[in-house]
Formats: sequence, structure tokens, C-alpha cells
Amino acid sequence: MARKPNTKPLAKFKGPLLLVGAGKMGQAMLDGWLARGLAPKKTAIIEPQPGKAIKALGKRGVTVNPKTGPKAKAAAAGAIVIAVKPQIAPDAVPPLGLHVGKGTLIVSIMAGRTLAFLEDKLPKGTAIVRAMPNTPAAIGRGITVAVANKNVSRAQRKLASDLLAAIGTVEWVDDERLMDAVTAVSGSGPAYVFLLAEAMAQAGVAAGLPATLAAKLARETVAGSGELLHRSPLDAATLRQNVTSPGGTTAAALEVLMGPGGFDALLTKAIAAATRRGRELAG
Ligand SMILES: NC(=O)C1=CN([C@@H]2O[C@H](COP(=O)(O)OP(=O)(O)OC[C@H]3O[C@@H](n4cnc5c(N)ncnc54)[C@H](OP(=O)(O)O)[C@@H]3O)[C@@H](O)[C@H]2O)C=CC1
Ligand SMILES: O=C(O)[C@@H]1CCC=N1
Repeated sequence: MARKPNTKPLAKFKGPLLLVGAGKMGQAMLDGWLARGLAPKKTAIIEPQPGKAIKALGKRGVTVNPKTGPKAKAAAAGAIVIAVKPQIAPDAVPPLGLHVGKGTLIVSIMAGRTLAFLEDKLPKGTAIVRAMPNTPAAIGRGITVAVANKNVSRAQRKLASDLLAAIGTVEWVDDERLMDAVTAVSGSGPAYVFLLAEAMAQAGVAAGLPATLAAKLARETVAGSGELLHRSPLDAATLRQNVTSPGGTTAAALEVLMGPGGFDALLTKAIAAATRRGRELAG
């Protein structure tokens, strides 16, 4: 059955934590960390154009856009989380060297960008974890896969695990080459599920339902099924079979979805495309 949520695991983190790029994913993670005990005063954000939500965090004690320059070196971060787009990494990563001190851990969530790329752009010997989370992190229900470079100590690996576990489940891998497929399955995966909800709502309208009712049915069905999958000891295939009465309505739909060129084939193609794109983003 469902795991008990890990409530305040970050209360003891000494910090400071520097989040670089508080966009959709950076903010989702930060929401998760603050909800799980990260002290706003131990948190800083670099974000060129802070919106309302970031400004509100500033009022709660988070430092927004700390000064750079010689003084910043004294304020080396305990952890730096890089959540900018991979395309701007060649410009955005090197200046972060200023915030790297003895013991600083880098956690990069950029799709495609490799440990070797980051090692090349940061001071020699920097401890780096490449991680791929997903947006359910905002409600503590993300899943992150992580891989560490050889400079990461046991304590730093624990810190990375604590940060990532605060926003959901964590899996570590030793083979970095898996990260592009991971990105394609779980990093991008929430988008496929939301597309399913959109498509179900549209299909409901096509089948004659009022748009508002169709959207509600699709949303609650996807959310409820996700929750059932989360809480149930049964696997997805068994849960699917439990809906499917022989000769019934679900069987009629699944014949279409599981037929040639159907759902499985499409997802295999989609995930292969995402995996390829991850490799291209490596640079
Ligand atoms: N979205 C997702 O579901 C996931 C995303 N990721 C990874 O997370 C990273 C961010 O993605 P996402 O949140 O979607 O993208 P966003 O564009 O929403 O976030 C990136 C943020 O970084 C800001 N930024 C731009 N330049 C700098 C800079 N030099 N220093 C600091 N911040 C800067 C951007 O500001 P501005 O918009 O003004 O340029 C923006 O707010 C990507 O590398 C992506 O691969 C990983 C897992 C899941
Ligand atoms: O679309 C992207 O490139 C990022 C990485 C995984 C999810 N969003």
C-alpha cells in the first residue's frame, strides 16, 4: 500500500541551497523542499526575471538573485541545484564556480547534459550528481533517477538522496547512459499522462458529452486511476484486466488501443524520439 509521506526530512540541512533557474521544474522542486522543512533563510535562487511566486518567496526569507563577485566566494553553497534549460548551460554553468566551495554538491537536472559536460564547466574536483526528476515533485510524488560522478562523497550522496527523497522516490544508477531513456519515460512522462486526460476529454465530447462534464470525467479518471496504481499492490496489467469484462465495453476500446499502431506502438515511438532528443541535447 501507499508509502507514508516523509514529512520534514530537510529541517536539518545546513545549507545554503542555491537554486539556479526557478522555472517550472525548479519551482516544483523548491515547493517540495520548502514544504518538507527546508528553511527559506537557507535558500537562495538565481532567476533573471523573478515572477510573482518567486517574489513572494523573497518575502518569506529566500534570497533572490544573491550578489555575485568576490564576496560570493565566501558564501559557498552546501548544494547548488541547476535547473536551467540545457541550451543555455554553456553560459549559465561556468559562473556558478564562484559558489562552489569545499564540500559543495552540484545537482543538475538538465536533460541531456552529461557529467562530463558539467565537470568541464565547473572547478576541478567538483562533486556532481546528474538527476532527472519530474513535476509531481511539487506534491512530493515525483520520481527521480540520479547518477553521481567520482567526486561525490558518501555524505554528499546522502545529501542528494535527502533532497531528492523530499520530493518523491529516488533511484540511483551507475550507468549514466541510461539517463536519456529515463528522461524519456519519467522526466517527460507526466506530459503523456496529461495528454491522455486531454484526449479522453476531447473524445468524450466527440461521443456526445458536454465539454465540462467530459473534462471532469477525464481528470478524475486519470487522477483516481493513478492513485489506485500508487496504493494498490497489483501491477498495472492486473488493474487493467480488473476493468475489462469479457465481451464488454472496455474490451472493445482496448482492441483499438492495443491493436496495430495503437497505444503501445505509439508510446514506443514517442519514447524513442524523446531519448534521441536527450542525446542531441548533450551537445
Ligand atoms: N519541466 C519538467 O518537467 C522537467 C524539466 N527538467 C529540466 O529542468 C530544466 C528546467 O526546465 P523547465 O523548468 O521546464 O524550464 P523553464 O524555462 O520553466 O525554467 C528555466 C528557468 O531558468 C531561468 N534562467 C534562464 N537563464 C538563467 C540563468 N542564467 N541563471 C538562472 N536562471 C536562468 C529561466 O528564466 P527565463 O524564462 O526568463 O529565461 C527560467 O525561469 C531543464 O534543464 C529541463 O531539462 C527536468 C525534469 C523535468
Ligand atoms: O521536455 C524537456 O526537455 C524536459 C526534460 C524532461 C521534462 N521536461
